[in-house]
Amino acid sequence: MNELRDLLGDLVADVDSVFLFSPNASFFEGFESLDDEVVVVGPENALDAEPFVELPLDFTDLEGRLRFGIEGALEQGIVDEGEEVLCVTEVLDGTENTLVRVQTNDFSPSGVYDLFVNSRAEAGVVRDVFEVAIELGKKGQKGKPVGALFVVGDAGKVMNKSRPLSYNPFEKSHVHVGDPIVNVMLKEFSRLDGAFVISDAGKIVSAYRYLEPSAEGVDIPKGLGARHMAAGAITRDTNATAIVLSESDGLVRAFKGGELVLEIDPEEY
Ligand SMILES: Nc1ncnc2c1ncn2[C@@H]1O[C@H](COP(=O)(O)OP(=O)(O)OP(=O)(O)O)[C@@H](O)[C@H]1O
Ligand SMILES: [Mn+2]
Repeated sequence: MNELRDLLGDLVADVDSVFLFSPNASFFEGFESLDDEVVVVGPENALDAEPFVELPLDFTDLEGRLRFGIEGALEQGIVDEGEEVLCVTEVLDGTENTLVRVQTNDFSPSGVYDLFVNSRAEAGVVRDVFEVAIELGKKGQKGKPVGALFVVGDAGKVMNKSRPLSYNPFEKSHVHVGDPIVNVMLKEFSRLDGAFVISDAGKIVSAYRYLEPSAEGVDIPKGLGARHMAAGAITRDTNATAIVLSESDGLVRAFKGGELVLEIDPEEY
């Protein structure tokens, strides 16, 4: 096996930092005496590690996970562009079974970190809306695929750039996304047309909104229809973030600043 060490040793040699994705305590301990910088990345900082990059979702998709961790570390100034990073993580429900060596500028920033951390809406609210969209994408509504559009944050402005398609079932109610009963309501109402408007703090402001933003300068991938165009455009016209479940391809996409910043397959979560 020493041959393997010779052959693969270069993979781990001379890196600037080591990223441990959700390490367990004993594994993490082994790294504490290391000279290279050790960065812990995970949904929560159970080990009180420093530096730490928080994942807003438990990304099962490897590339999404790595990308988020690295973008987060770049944003926080933990690593610099051009540095060599060794990522230690798991795939296929293993534990610490995967090593990925990357250069931080191998990634053109996707905006995924920015989406959660620098959205006007609270990061937890963005995450909760994502979770509703992912669940809806997995199960559909009564077994049938459904689409849905959630516009999160900057709700006053979003309301000004939209109009009601029907009466608003959330009028005068003070309910928040993340509450299990509210999540059931959101899924029920997703059968109906239009968008949900959600405030920075997660209050459901309205259902059934027809968005009328200016679509000028919005550059979304070809092949996406009116729902996605409206989602992209409203985020260019306001400081909202839009999360869309596509009825036709089943993917969940996020838009911010008029651009597509994240695309995930609910089946992978
Ligand atoms: N401007 C808009 N504001 C709010 N909802 C919209 C808007 N445009 C379209 N929708 C909603 O999106 C639904 C689907 O429209 P369309 O098929 O053109 O979008 P799409 O981007 O192809 O989405 P999907 O992938 O889900 O089919 C419409 O029935 C409507 O409920
Ligand atoms: Mn369509």
